[in-house]
Amino acid sequence: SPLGEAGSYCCTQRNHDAWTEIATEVDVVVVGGGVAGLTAINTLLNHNVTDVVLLEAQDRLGGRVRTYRQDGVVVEDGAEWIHGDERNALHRLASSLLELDENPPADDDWDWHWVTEEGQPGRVLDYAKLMKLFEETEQPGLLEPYYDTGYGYYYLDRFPEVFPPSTPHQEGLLHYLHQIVNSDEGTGSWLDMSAEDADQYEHQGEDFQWKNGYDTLITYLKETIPETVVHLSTPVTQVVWDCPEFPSQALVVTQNGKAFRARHILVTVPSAYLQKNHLTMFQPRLPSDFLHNLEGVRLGVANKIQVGWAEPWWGKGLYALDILWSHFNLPPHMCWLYSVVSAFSVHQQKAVVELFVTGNSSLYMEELQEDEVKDHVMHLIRKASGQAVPEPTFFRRTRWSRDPWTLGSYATYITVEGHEAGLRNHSQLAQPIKNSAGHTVLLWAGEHTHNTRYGTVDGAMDTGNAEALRILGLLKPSSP
Ligand SMILES: Cc1cc2nc3c(=O)[nH]c(=O)nc-3n(C[C@H](O)[C@H](O)[C@H](O)COP(=O)(O)OP(=O)(O)OC[C@H]3O[C@@H](n4cnc5c(N)ncnc54)[C@H](O)[C@@H]3O)c2cc1C
Repeated sequence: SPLGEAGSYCCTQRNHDAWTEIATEVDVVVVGGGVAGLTAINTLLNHNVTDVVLLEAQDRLGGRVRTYRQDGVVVEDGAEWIHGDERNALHRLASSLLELDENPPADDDWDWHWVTEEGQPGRVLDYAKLMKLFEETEQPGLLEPYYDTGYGYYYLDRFPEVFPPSTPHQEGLLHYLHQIVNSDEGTGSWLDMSAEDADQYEHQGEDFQWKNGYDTLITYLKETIPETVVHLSTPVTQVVWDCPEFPSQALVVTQNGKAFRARHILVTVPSAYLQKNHLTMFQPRLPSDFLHNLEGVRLGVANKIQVGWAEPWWGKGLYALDILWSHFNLPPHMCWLYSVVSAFSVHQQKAVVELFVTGNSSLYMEELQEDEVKDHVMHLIRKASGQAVPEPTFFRRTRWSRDPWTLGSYATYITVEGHEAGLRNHSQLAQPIKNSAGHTVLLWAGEHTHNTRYGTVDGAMDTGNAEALRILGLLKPSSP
């Protein structure tokens, strides 16, 4: 029985008693200082639950919100857009802080090119039809017949209806569509993601941006948290969540030798981190239902490459290059570039462009030396733009799958296999876990636990708030 296992763990591990003795007692431990964890702590503090700690593995807060600044260049390693208009709570927050860029660029602001990798112009009408097709799945009901399969099958069926075989560059157009779906979802293949999951995502309008970088949000969220609550560079290594010796608490041990006994532990670490580390992190082993659900999701790997110059070589305005691959004849070591289908100006940076790389290509790119990545990207930009583009003065690429505290980027999606095995929505991963004494010790929040806004900052914040409210309910003394 779980009690027996937990009991024997507690009694036989000699160092366990030592940890228990030194452990600081608190009401709540929040594991992970991304936006979910920060929001949870703020909700608890706002409701006067002050006996709380936030344990963050890294020496900074923010997790997948990470703004990089160098010599006047500001780029986002992680989250970049607020995905939604006034309907979106984060949009409203940024607006109320006077930190929202209220006027996203209009179509006319872009110096836009739709070209093959050789620099030949594509047909603008085809591009328009592609975008319409891409957005079609937002309409209710269209994906329903595909619920038991991969999201991409919808597009594979519809594509030949819109682009018959006689269409020039038919293969390249399909490839473009696949890649923009991949960069939207973080998938490596659009067949990997459950169509039902894709359909559950709630669109909330156009994208907006922060005026002065996404980390404005982190500064705002941490402003109200006392310094004593936050423990940076404090990875949690063990959570003993079912121990008969202290039935209404769990023990949390950190790599740097701290220990806490708390009534509730809210775990907000990324899904891929949980998948990799749950066996060593949780004692006893997490319930099999939970693990079954955890197996049904995957965290996508998308990376960014940012290239900058002292002055924009394209002239004035914002630059955008959309690439219609036509020949697929790159040498093998450069094949990862096929997943790149656009380069576009970075928000408020007059001479920096950004490219997205997804899936296996993204993993391959992470393994390359930075100079190789730069050479490959410059080869592509020069050929496709048809210009003698100078060597860049700024170059950066992310490597999210190698980040030990994240092991991926966005979004956590339900796989086709996960759907087949019964996982229908992300909130199944937010089900709190009770110990043998019936006490709710373990709770879950983070991007991966949101049903309709998984993979977003606002979704992650929402889950942090919701779980903090759940904890408040649990902490309330029951009426006599
Ligand atoms: C490249 C990229 C682009 C994105 N673009 C957008 C976008 O444009 N718009 C948008 O809305 N969203 C975007 N996202 C997604 C968004 O960033 C995430 O959904 C959101 O930030 C997740 O927040 P979280 O708190 O759930 O997780 P995280 O931010 O990952 O926070 C989890 C925290 O847990 C910590 N941790 C891990 N293990 C331990 C441990 N053992 N002990 C203690 N702490 C630990 C981590 O260090 C981390 O700080 C993007 C993400 C990436 C990577």
